Amino acid sequence: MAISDLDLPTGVMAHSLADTSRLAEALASTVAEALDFAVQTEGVASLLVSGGRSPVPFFEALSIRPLDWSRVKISLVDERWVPVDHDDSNENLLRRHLLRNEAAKAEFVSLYYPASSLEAAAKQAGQAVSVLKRPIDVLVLGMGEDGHTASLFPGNALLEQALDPDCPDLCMPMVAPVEPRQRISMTYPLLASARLQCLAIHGQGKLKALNQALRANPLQMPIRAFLNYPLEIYWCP
Ligand SMILES: O=C(O)[C@H](O)[C@@H](O)[C@H](O)[C@H](O)COP(=O)(O)O
Repeated sequence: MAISDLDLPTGVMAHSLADTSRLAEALASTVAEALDFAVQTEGVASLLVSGGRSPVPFFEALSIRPLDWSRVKISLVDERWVPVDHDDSNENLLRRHLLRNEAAKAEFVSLYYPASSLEAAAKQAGQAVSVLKRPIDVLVLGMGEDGHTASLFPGNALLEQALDPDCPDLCMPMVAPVEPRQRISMTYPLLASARLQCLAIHGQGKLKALNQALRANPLQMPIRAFLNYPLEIYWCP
């Protein structure tokens, strides 16, 4: 299957790249250009990125792009509720691969707070991310083969609330089907406010999942909620 076989909604753009490093470079160029434009025209910019494992080459490519990073605030679409020095921490991943080189000058807004409960930590994260310039300038989503994006997992008790376009919370507590299970996710209205929305996915498995998601509803496959204009999909085998 190729990405051109998908029946994408009008206005959704698809970029098919030959391999992981070309995808990383192409996505880094698009993201850096959009951040630079926001900085030039509005003085500040906001960037939301995904964790997981696949974004590492993209983070490294983006970290060396020259722009006025001191005017950019970066946060995560979701976080695993583990201390920042934990191997599964998305913040840890970002500190090692994105918040360095040129991008070391950016301000990072953490989603991790060691509160008494996941709910209390999500509240603190919601307050913290309210400093981000809105609408968000650039969003980079990932996707799991079950159709989750950020930590919006199918079957979660709070999923319907988190996907509600009128959800008043910027962040919500979520439970993942895999360890670490306790997560904090940004909610749909904050994510979907982004002017530039990108989805970066690798491999046939994710392409098949994306194809399924086009026929599913967002509660079954939450990525469905984002498969609309202005999404740009970056895929490589
Ligand atoms: O914290 C996380 O796990 C993520 O932010 C998550 O939504 C991720 O984007 C997908 O699970 C895909 O992960 P990969 O791109 O590494 O497969």
